[in-house]
Amino acid sequence: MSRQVILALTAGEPAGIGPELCLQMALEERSPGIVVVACKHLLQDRARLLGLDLELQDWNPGGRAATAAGRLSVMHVEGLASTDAGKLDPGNSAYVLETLRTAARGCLDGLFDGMVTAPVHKGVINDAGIAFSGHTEFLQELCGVERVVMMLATDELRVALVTTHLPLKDVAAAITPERLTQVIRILDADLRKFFGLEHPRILVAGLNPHAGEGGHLGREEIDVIEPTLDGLRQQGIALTGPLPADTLFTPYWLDRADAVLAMYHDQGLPVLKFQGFGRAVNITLGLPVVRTSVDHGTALDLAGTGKADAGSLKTAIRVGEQMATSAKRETFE
Ligand SMILES: NC(=O)c1ccc[n+]([C@@H]2O[C@H](COP(=O)([O-])OP(=O)(O)OC[C@H]3O[C@@H](n4cnc5c(N)ncnc54)[C@H](O)[C@@H]3O)[C@@H](O)[C@H]2O)c1
Ligand SMILES: N[C@H](C(=O)O)[C@H](O)COP(=O)(O)O
Repeated sequence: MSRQVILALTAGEPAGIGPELCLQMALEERSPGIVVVACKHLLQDRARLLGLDLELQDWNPGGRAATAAGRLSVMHVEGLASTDAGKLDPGNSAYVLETLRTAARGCLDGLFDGMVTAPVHKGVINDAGIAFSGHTEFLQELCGVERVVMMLATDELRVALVTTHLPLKDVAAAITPERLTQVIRILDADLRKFFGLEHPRILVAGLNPHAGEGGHLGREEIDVIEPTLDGLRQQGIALTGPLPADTLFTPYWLDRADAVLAMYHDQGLPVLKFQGFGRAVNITLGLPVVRTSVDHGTALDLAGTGKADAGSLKTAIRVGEQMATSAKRETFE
């Protein structure tokens, strides 16, 4: 019998909706084993607040994780300062990052087959004096890899990003031939590895309006993007572009592609979230571990109300299980 797929699920910002979304996962039977990596007192408090009758079981590393309705396996993490829903506390930030380290190390050590993350609050972590721009960059550093790629996906659309969490004024300088080459190679390789695409077709957006209008509205397309794409095409990667970003997201182009590569966060993600907010997954490609996440933030306004929708977390778990299974298959082939 093949070993159970076990995903670590970090509960994210304690004041946000992450803890209650994790608890919601216990309400139904599920196929992968889920181990919530969080403070168990936080989960108990939130379950009490919402009137959820659940059995939280301490997980034995190496053992099976609960999959039955009504039960949830928990790996306790110490250090939580406060458990108030909706009220950020910088004193919780070190604990939040410890949950991420615990889950990622558990993946690297083979205890977990992948990790799924509930949302963290980037601002409060920085308010605690800890530089943090997102899970993506944090896990890249923790795993010691030079480049990773953020990709958000629904069943109909995949959007990957060349740059992630940086101020808009710094974007153009960050789009170098080296970065673009690394990002496209990772995207192409992981679309093959995890999504069964034999020859992924990637649409690449330009950076400037109208993809630079022949150099009259910016030269990044001519100086950086086109030559880089030409070099990668010669290596067999199926790339179309640079295309004007405003008309790239239309059925004509999307019907001819497996993924879109946007140059920056708010060029690609508003389109993806308009199309599928609440049922999309955020995937970090290029890591030595499987990592998926929700498409939304901490929603402090909803925390503790039980009204948060768990659709995106369910997608993140489903895709995480699928990716972990593909990764295992590749290891044994
Ligand atoms: N994966 C992550 O860790 C992640 C992702 C996005 C944003 N964030 C962080 O979250 C914080 C808050 O960000 P924001 O306010 O821009 O976005 P947000 O997603 O928290 O909230 C935007 C709106 O969507 C609603 N919403 C969000 N999730 C919902 C859900 N599951 N069900 C129903 N409604 C939901 C909120 O109530 C709010 O009205 C920021 O610090 C941001 O960096 C984290
Ligand atoms: N860029 C993501 C989004 O808008 O959904 C979000 O900030 C989460 O990023 P990390 O996975 O790097 O925390």
